[in-house]
Formats: sequence, structure tokens, C-alpha cells
Amino acid sequence: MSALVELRDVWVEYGDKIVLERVSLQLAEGGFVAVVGPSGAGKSTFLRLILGQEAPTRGKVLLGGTPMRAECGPDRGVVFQRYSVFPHLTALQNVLFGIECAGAPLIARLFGARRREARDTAAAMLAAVGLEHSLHVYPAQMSGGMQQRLAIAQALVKHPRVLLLDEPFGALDPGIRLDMHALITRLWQEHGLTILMVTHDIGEAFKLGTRVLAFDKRRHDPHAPHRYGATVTYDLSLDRKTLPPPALVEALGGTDLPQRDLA
Ligand SMILES: Nc1ncnc2c1ncn2[C@@H]1O[C@H](COP(=O)(O)OP(=O)(O)OP(=O)(O)O)[C@@H](O)[C@H]1O
Repeated sequence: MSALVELRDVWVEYGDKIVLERVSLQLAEGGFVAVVGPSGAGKSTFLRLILGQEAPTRGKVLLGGTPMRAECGPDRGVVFQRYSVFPHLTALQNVLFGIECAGAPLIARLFGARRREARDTAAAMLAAVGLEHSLHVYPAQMSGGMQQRLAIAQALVKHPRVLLLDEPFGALDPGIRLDMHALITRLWQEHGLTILMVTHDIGEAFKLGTRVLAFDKRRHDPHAPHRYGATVTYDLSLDRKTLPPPALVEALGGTDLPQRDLA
């Protein structure tokens, strides 16, 4: 069986600046892959490649064995750290909009029984993320955690083959982050999702991921930092006993022990 996502010797360059180089990897269906690396290592660029927002300058990106279309499709959902939701729409309207776009791409509006069905689906998705009492609330009236729950509902309602999360919990307070960890783990298990999550928090990566990818530069030219790009420096499949290698913790400038359950 082919991998859900495959990168073959992918490079991303802007002019003479190399951001990513020689990235080859496969992502299996059903995995929860956490992506870490120092700031500027190309983690978001990697996510944008899989989202179809960015095309490789060399190499290939395949989705389900076929070359990725250079556009964001409904088969990929995305949640960013902030601003993933439409501020002028209520929670229900935000999620409903996603269903209407998929069901009626030209006018983004459904009518009659189809609209009622879509409304029920949107309300059920909001209940699944714990927002059943906030259907008619606007994002500006919500806490950061509620907005991220809404963004996740909005992404999931289209049943994406891959859910891409770019620092989704980075702006949240520690307690709310723990609630969100529990939520995303439950949704991943219940919906059989394939998740790719960028995080700056190595503890979060090792707690949630079934696999951790670290991006960094293998080669440096101090006189021309743009000359070499980042690539995958660690690719770790995790079981419950896996701890981050000390060299990786040091590379990320962190000393925190991961919160992985080692019982
Ligand atoms: N459109 C662009 N033109 C030129 N350079 C770009 C462009 N987009 C990204 N870059 C550069 O690519 C590099 C990687 O950026 P990217 O945002 O992918 O890194 P990152 O690992 O996600 O960083 P962070 O952890 O700080 O969010 C950076 O040096 C950035 O300046």
C-alpha cells in the first residue's frame, strides 16, 4: 500500500536561499506526526508543501500516490496558531460554511433539506469539540481555547485525509493546552485521523506524537547562511517509553522533560 503522503528529494528555494533540501519521507495513514525544529528551520514551509500552498522547486510531493495538486483541497484541513476562523461568522456559521463550500463550491450555499442536514452536521461537530453551548457566539466573544476548538471543528467537518496543525496550542495557557491535548488525542482516535502537527514544545511533541520529525540544517556556511537548507535530522517512531535524545533537546534549546506517560 502506498503512503498517504510522500516527499521525494524535495527542495524549497527562494532565489538563492535554500530553505529545505533533500527531504524524503513517507507519512502513513493514521499516524500522529509531530514536527519540531529551531525557528526558521522550515517547519511551516514543510506543512505548506503538504497543504498544496507551496510547490517544491525540486523533487515531488505525492498525496495517495499521485502528485499533489498545487492548491488546497478538502482532503487537507488546517489549523493555525491564530486566525483560522472567520471573525464575522458565528461558530455554527463558520462550520456550516465549510460544508456549504464543499457541497456547493460555486455559491457556497445549500438550501432546504440539504441545508438542514448540513446544520445538524455542523452542530454535531461543534458538540464533538465541546462547543455545543456556543453555536451562536462570534469568535471575538470566545476565549483562545474556544477559538481553537472552533478552528478544529471547521477543519474536521470536511473529513480531511490529513489534518495539519501549525502551532495550534502555542498561544494558549498551560491548563487550556492540557485540555486541548486531551481533545485532539480523542478526536484523532475516534475519527481515525492522520495528523501532522508543528510545535515548538518538545514535551508536547513527545506526548502527543506517534512519530517525531526534527528539521534542522546539517551543513552551515557562516559566511552565507542561505546556502544550505534544513532537512530531517531526526525521524523517531515513538512508543510510550521513548524520550527525546539529549542532542535534540539541546538543539531546540529546551530542558523540559516531556510529559509522556511512562507508566
Ligand atoms: N516567501 C518567502 N520568501 C523568502 N523566504 C521565505 C519565504 N517564506 C519563508 N521564507 C523563509 O524560509 C525559512 C523557513 O521559514 P518557516 O516559516 O518555514 O520556518 P519555521 O521553522 O516554521 O519557523 P518558526 O518556527 O519561526 O515558525 C525562513 O528563513 C523564512 O524567512
